[in-house]
Amino acid sequence: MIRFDTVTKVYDRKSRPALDKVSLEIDRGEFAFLVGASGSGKSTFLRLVLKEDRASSGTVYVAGQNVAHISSWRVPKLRRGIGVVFQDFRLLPQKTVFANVAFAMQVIGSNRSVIRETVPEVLKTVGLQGKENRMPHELSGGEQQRVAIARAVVNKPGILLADEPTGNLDPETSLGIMKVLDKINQNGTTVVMATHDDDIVNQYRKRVIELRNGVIVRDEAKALYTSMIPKVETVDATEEAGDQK
Ligand SMILES: Nc1ncnc2c1ncn2[C@@H]1O[C@H](COP(=O)(O)OP(=O)(O)OP(=O)(O)O)[C@@H](O)[C@H]1O
Repeated sequence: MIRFDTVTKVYDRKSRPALDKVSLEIDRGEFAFLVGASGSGKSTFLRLVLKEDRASSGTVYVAGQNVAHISSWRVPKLRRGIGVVFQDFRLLPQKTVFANVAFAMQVIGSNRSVIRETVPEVLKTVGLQGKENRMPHELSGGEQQRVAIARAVVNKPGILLADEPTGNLDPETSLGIMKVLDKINQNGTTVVMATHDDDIVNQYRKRVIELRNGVIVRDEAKALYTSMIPKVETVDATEEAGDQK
């Protein structure tokens, strides 16, 4: 579903690459956590999947397509197949819950009867039935994030990218959001979630891809937030990353 083949991203030639020869594959239907310290390259990875930025070298494939070969007028179609959720929700403040979700369908030209039928279904999936007419400011942070998730998945994308979706929420609310993301994944959507939330990663034991200075230093199934593999103290981070590849 997502494949990176020796992908390097350099923003500024004077500093080290944000991603450095990253190769990985995330299959259809998988759930992967992307972890790593601030600045390790997680958001850059997600931006390259969305073709919001270009790889400096290497190839990014999404749903079998080399994104470099997608012309600018076809980029909206690529993005329609990818839902995105952010840490700060990004709802439209003047629109109701229903209208926020419906808007995502209106922009792709869905007809009114389909929208009227689909929006309540997706709001039910995220646990917001009965809150259709609330405004975003009348919701808790966790509820606002549920609206953002509903909006991200209402057009049934094959991929959902979540960039620290629980970053602004308390542990219990975060767990509720993770349950929703897990349910969406079980319905068949491939989910990639960049996170610093060690409790959630440790509780769910899914694939963990760890970035350090733009290099994948760990890619483990059913893993914990922190590697169980002991570090060799005398080796520096860059060499160690090379050794593990
Ligand atoms: N638009 C940009 N221009 C220049 N450098 C950038 C840009 N975006 C990111 N970088 C740099 O690329 C590196 C990776 O950043 P990135 O945002 O991908 O990290 P991250 O793992 O998502 O961090 P965080 O957890 O803080 O969101 C950092 O060194 C950052 O300063």
